[in-house]
This record gives sequence, C-alpha cells and structure tokens, in this order.
Amino acid sequence: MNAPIRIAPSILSADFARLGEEVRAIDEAGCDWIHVDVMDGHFVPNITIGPAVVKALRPHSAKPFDVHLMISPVDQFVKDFADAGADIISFHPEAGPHPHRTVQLIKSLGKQAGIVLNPHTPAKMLDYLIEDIDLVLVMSVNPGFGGQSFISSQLRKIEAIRKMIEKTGKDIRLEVDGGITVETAPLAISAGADTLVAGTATFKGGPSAYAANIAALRG
Ligand SMILES: O=C(CO)[C@@H](O)[C@H](O)COP(=O)(O)O
Ligand SMILES: [Fe+2]
Repeated sequence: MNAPIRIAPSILSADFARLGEEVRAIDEAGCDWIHVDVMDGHFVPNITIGPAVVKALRPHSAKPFDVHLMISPVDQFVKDFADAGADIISFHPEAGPHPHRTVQLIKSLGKQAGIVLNPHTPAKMLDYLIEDIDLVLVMSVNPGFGGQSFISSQLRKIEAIRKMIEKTGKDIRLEVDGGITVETAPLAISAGADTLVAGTATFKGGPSAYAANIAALRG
C-alpha cells in the first residue's frame, strides 16, 4: 500500500452560514477532497444538505467532491448528485434495495462509486461488490453526527479490508470516517487506511488553523 494519505474535511463541521468560503478555505489549506455528508432524517437521525447545495458549492473548489450519501433509498437521487458535481458517490448497502445496481448506476454516470460500512456492518458485505467499486469507506462512528469518538474495533475491519483490496489487484481507496484526530489518524493509517475524513479536527480553531490542522492529520 503506497498511496499517499488523502485528507477529506467533512463540511458538516464548517460554518453553514459561510459554506462557500469554508470550501475555498479548506481547498487553499491543502485538503485533497471535499467530503459532503448527505443525511435524510430517515436512514440516519439527522438532516443536512441536498444536491442544490452541492451545486452551489461546486464553483468554490476544483478538488474532488466526495459525497457520502446517508439516505434511503439511494437510486432516485444518484443522478441529481452526479449532475450537481459529485466526483465520488458513496452509499450504505443497507440503504438498498440493490447495492450492485446502485454501483452500476453511479459508474454509468461517469462517477466513482464507494461502499460505506457502518461500525456493525461486516467486511463480508463487500463480497461481489469490491471488484466493481473505487472506494471503501469504513465508518469509525455511527453515522449521523460529527464530533463523536473513534470506535477502535474498526481498526480490525480496516486491516481485513486492506487485505481484500490487495487481493483484487485494483486501485481501490480505503477511507475512514468518524472521530479522526491527530491521535486516531496514525492508528487508521497503520491499519491500512489511505484516506481520512476529518470534520471536527479540520475546522477547529477557525480558518487560520485549517492548514496546520490538515498537515497534522497527515502525520
Ligand atoms: O459521515 C459522518 C457522520 O455521519 C462524518 O463524515 C462526520 O461528519 C465526521 O465528523 P468528525 O467525526 O470528523 O467530527
Ligand atoms: Fe461522512
């Protein structure tokens, strides 16, 4: 595993009244991807943003928009997010009804497809999907909110998925999301993660701290 570590700040922890400026600020601070958490108040107990906001933010950065869908069902909204400017579209297989069909739909729109595994979802859920996707996202908190603590049992899962990815021989990113800090980032990286989502840890201290916060997470 030689991929450089990528940092994807979750804009869930940004100032929502100044989202465009916040996206520009994390871009200039050296992030790799912009992580967008989409929640529907049904699949997860929180409501955030939809395709209109993604479209409005798109001109503020040329970096990849990493859209994490926490919505159920998924398929009817995939094209809206693709058209809005998402580059990577990830979804939870439990959100159904047909995860492989959803992967095919995302790919047919020319976007990268990711599968997200909740803390209780086994790595085995990737069987018959992994070879057709571009990214696996391991949730190290239960989805729905920023600012939660890292669940360390997920390190075992990250290790197992790194082995699964190596077996495919394909270039599949392994992203970890939830409770990433300067303390937990090295644990996730050692277990095999190559991409870290960080909301609280990126946005703490305000815009003047973003560059140092992002650099600290890279280790
Ligand atoms: O998907 C989610 C939460 O459901 C995440 O992307 C969080 O927004 C990450 O926030 P921190 O744990 O880094 O504060
Ligand atoms: Fe997320």
